[in-house]
Amino acid sequence: ISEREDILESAQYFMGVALLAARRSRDPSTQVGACIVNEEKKIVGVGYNGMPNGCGDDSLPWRRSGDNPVETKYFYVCHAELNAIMNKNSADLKGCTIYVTLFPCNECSKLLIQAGIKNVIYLSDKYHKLDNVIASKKMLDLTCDSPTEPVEKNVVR
Ligand SMILES: O=c1[nH]c(=O)n([C@H]2C[C@H](O)[C@@H](COP(=O)(O)O)O2)cc1CO
Ligand SMILES: [Zn+2]
Repeated sequence: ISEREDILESAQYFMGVALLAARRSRDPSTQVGACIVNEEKKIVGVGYNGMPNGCGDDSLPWRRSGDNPVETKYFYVCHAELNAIMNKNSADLKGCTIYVTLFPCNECSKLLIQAGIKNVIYLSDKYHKLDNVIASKKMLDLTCDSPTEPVEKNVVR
């Protein structure tokens, strides 16, 4: 019997879990998933963007824009990274790697850094021109073990 040659690589597996989590998001425009992996390559937290617990799926707006910012989603939605950290099933996240389907914003990067996460692997970087993402990269460059890197897009399905 020959050895299987098409086993899923670990990065593809963990990003695959992040992509599956993203599919749970009710955000009509951007669904984000995050998967935190420890140094033993065990999954220790998964999350996706959604409204805070108990707020009810239809009680808060999912709109992106409007005259009144209180009527848009941005004040309310919990980012995927926040949820993945809060869902952690290990004592701490020191030295962990996070796989995220969208490059983390500055607020999430602060959370990741303070939690001890040392590597960020992402899929989309569609907001790279925004100031908050530029600031986010500055912080991650200072704190991560290896440069934040995109996963090979063509291998994730
Ligand atoms: O780091 C992030 N993590 C995350 O979960 N999100 C979520 C918040 C919103 O629900 C959605 C972004 O929405 P929009 O693309 O419509 O602006 O993605 C957004 C960012 C920003 O990069
Ligand atoms: Zn964020």
